[in-house]
Amino acid sequence: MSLRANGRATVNGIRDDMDRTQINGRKRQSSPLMPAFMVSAPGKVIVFGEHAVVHGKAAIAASVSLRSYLLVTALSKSKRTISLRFPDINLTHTWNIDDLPWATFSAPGKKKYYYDLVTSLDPELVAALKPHLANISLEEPEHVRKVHNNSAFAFLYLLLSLGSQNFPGCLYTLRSTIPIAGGLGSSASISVCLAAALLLQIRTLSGPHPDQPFDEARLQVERINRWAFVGEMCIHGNPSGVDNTVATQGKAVVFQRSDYAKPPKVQPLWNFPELPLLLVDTRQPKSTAAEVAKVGALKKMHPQITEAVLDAIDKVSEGAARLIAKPDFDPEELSSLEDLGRLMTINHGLLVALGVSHPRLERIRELVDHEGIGWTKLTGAGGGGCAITLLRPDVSQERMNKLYESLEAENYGRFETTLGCDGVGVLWPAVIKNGTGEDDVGGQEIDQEKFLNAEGIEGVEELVGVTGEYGDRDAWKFWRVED
Ligand SMILES: Nc1ncnc2c1ncn2[C@@H]1O[C@H](COP(=O)(O)OP(=O)(O)OP(=O)(O)O)[C@@H](O)[C@H]1O
Ligand SMILES: C[C@@](O)(CCO)CC(=O)[O-]
Repeated sequence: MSLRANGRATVNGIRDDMDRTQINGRKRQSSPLMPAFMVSAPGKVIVFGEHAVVHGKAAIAASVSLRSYLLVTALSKSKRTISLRFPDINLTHTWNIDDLPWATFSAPGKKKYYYDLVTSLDPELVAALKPHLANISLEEPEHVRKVHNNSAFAFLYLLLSLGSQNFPGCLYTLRSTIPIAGGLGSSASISVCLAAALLLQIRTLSGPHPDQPFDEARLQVERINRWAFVGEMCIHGNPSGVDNTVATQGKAVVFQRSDYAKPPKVQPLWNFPELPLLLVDTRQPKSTAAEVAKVGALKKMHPQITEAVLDAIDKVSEGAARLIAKPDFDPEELSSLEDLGRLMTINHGLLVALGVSHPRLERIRELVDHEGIGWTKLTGAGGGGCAITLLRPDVSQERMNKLYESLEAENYGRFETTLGCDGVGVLWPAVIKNGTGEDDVGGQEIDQEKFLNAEGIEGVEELVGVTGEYGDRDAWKFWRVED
């Protein structure tokens, strides 16, 4: 395949550019302007084990088909600015590259490399960024500024850790189809996009490309994941890393991080069953940081009781992993679903005991239970956000419609989404080929204006979605980590 964008030929997506890159520490002598490119990462659903996973227990999470998309556009060499355009949260901000605290980030003992494992934020580096975050969105109310600050903080920490003062001027434009603060991993998804984009820009990733060995693909995904975790630490304080892991790797995983100084144990579930799930949004935003802190406070107050609840959640997650791995587990059979559903009900009850439910989540349970439709648990941090319902196979359309009507009447949202989707992907250069007449010549170049003007979630998906009206969009490439 050969596309042309900004006058440069590419073969197999980004491979032609990247193959000439030295990735073992040596960089190219001169770097011509990069073409505009995009990265994308999915959101996630935690099927079992949220909160317990922060305290070293196992969790099962699956990626969803809702995604974030980040467009990176290089500016001409004379423009020494970096701009964020994050319209979902109404954030626009520009920094002068030469004003940023590069020296602090590259001081002896502080400098980090693209292959490092960073497990905590450095307070001195955080302090050095403060003045550069202080004047963002001054005209906005405090709660909006907090959201803007979190996203900008994640971006700056990654940029200064991975980049250097000769970083090129760039525009970063981000749009997401994942509800923000809804428990579906919006922060992890944007952290993965930011980490992947910056690692690509400093030319430390040589893929994805179709004939890449699995081990090489895994190493690259692991590097993106490590830096996405740093973004997550900036946004929500004390993440377990499950969200960024599943958003990077895609599909589904059993995840456990017993020792925060070491990488987590991640068991991919390549054959995660196609569970009949309904995803309901309370439309009650929550703060992951606050919900995680709540459980931390409970553990301090009642260490033994809380540990016992977390242990019980661990057992539930282990039981669920064993159950879905059984050869006779059939997601279309009532008996299999009953077994899994029972575990979901127990998991939810234990989350209620930890104090992270919300009356609007309990109301979803009531409505679902009343119609005898399935088994419900909150997903993600709780305190609002979303719930998942595992549907019984024998429910009539009439009862489903009744539930939908009640949910609508009480201002709940519903998501049609698939579980177990691709992880982080790259569109290099930012050219979409749809196979229509206009595109036969070489595809449609995506620029900032087109991307910003795409209307709503449908518009974004139609313009740049990894799957389009014509099926999968071949121009999007994914690291293939699956044996
Ligand atoms: N589309 C977006 N554009 C810019 N920033 C975003 C976007 N989506 C998420 N964020 C950042 O992530 C924060 C939300 O993260 P938070 O962890 O609270 O929720 P979540 O990731 O959606 O839920 P959970 O962690 O429970 O899965 C926002 O306050 C914002 O800083
Ligand atoms: C609540 C939590 O367990 C899941 C949030 O999606 C937090 C985390 O794992 O980082």
